[in-house]
Amino acid sequence: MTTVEQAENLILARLRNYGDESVPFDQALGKVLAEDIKADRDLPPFNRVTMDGIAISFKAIKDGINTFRIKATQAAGDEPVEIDDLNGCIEIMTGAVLPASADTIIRYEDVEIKDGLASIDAEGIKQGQNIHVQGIDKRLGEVLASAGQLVTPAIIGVAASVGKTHLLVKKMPKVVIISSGDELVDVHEMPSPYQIRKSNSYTVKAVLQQHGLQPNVLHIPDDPEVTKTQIQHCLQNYDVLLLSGGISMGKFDYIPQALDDLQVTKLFHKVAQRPGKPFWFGQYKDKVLVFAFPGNPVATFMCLNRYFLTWLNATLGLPQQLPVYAVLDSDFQFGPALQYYLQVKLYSNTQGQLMASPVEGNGSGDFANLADTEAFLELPLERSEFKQGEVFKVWRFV
Ligand SMILES: Nc1nc2c(c(=O)[nH]1)N[C@H]1C(S)=C(S)[C@@H](COP(=O)(O)OP(=O)(O)OC[C@H]3O[C@@H](n4cnc5c(N)ncnc54)[C@H](O)[C@@H]3O)O[C@H]1N2
Ligand code: MOO
Ligand SMILES: [Mg+2]
Repeated sequence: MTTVEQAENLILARLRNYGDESVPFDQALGKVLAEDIKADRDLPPFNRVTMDGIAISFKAIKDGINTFRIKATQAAGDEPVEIDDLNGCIEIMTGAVLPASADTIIRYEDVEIKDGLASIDAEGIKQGQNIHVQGIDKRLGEVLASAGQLVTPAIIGVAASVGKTHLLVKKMPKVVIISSGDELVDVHEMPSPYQIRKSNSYTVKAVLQQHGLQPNVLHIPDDPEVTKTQIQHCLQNYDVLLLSGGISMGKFDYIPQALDDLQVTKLFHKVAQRPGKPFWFGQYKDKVLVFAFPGNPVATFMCLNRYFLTWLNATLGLPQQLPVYAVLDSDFQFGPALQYYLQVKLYSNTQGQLMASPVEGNGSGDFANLADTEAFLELPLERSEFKQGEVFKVWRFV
């Protein structure tokens, strides 16, 4: 049987480049930058006042002046007002431009204002205080975010600040999610006593949306001809097919045969892991990738996170998530010679260690306990006894 490592290598040997596209900057969250974002002015673009108070020339303090005539009030966004002589000051607000004739800001808390005069205690006042100097953060033309970086909320703000209405980002693959099974009805329907509602496609879609993808969703019944026709259509119209269900040993598990009939090359079927042993992966005409996940919801979810997202990040040129390790907080046993992905909750202890607590459950059909699961702990296949205090690699979800 294919090992987890072999499966991962076969998948990662099939990275793709889908090109670039320009998108409105506020819709770029989760995408990958394909251009640098540069400062269109110095940052800050002018000497920016950082405290509400008065602006003076420090020379006045050196000359022993401690009472100033208020000449004007300058708000943020106003043109700067100059001080004509050392006895003058400007009331000035945070965010305003420092007038060229001033070099020191004294905050209101340290000023007494009466009859148009501002008095201060000169002790402790430093020249240049409370000023965010022009260009100290970044210089005009300096790179603020680089091609290859994941667009985060902070980067969206940075793009806005430099007036980039559109960003060049890497194009995402066109993905279709295909669930299968006659026992499944839609969310708004009432299942018969023999049916259940679909849940996999919604979970898969939500995960993909978190990663900036906009997949289409399709459901196919357990009918070999319809299965073939629908998959054939998807192979012509999408870059990636994410199937769930219909790939095991059941009499109505038609997917592997349909994929074979449609000349999709099987790269592996069955991986030495639990959940997700029946996982099927293949490729059509060196172009379309087919991830067929086992239908049990925990298996679909684990394989999606563990394999598809690893492929997606690599394809987009994002650094793979740094491996995260956690300490198992109680003994655990798992006999079969399969790589076990243990559902865990994470917390940190008072020594600052990341701790993993197993989530009780009833196998990979128990999708309700996914709601309590934050990560999968990767327990090595060659072992069956795992002790409290041992450290293992952890796959956490966003
Ligand atoms: N004789 C064997 N039987 C099974 C084996 C095996 O090795 N030998 N493997 C088991 C394992 S492990 C898994 S996982 C499942 C995988 O089955 P399929 O991929 O064929 O999936 P289905 O049979 O279609 O469904 C399995 C299970 O999951 C539910 N399901 C499917 N799709 C959805 C969905 N979109 N939303 C919610 N739930 C879904 C479905 O109702 C079934 O209960 O096979 C085992 N059997
Ligand atoms: O893949 Mo199955 O998930 O072990 O139930
Ligand atoms: Mg089945």
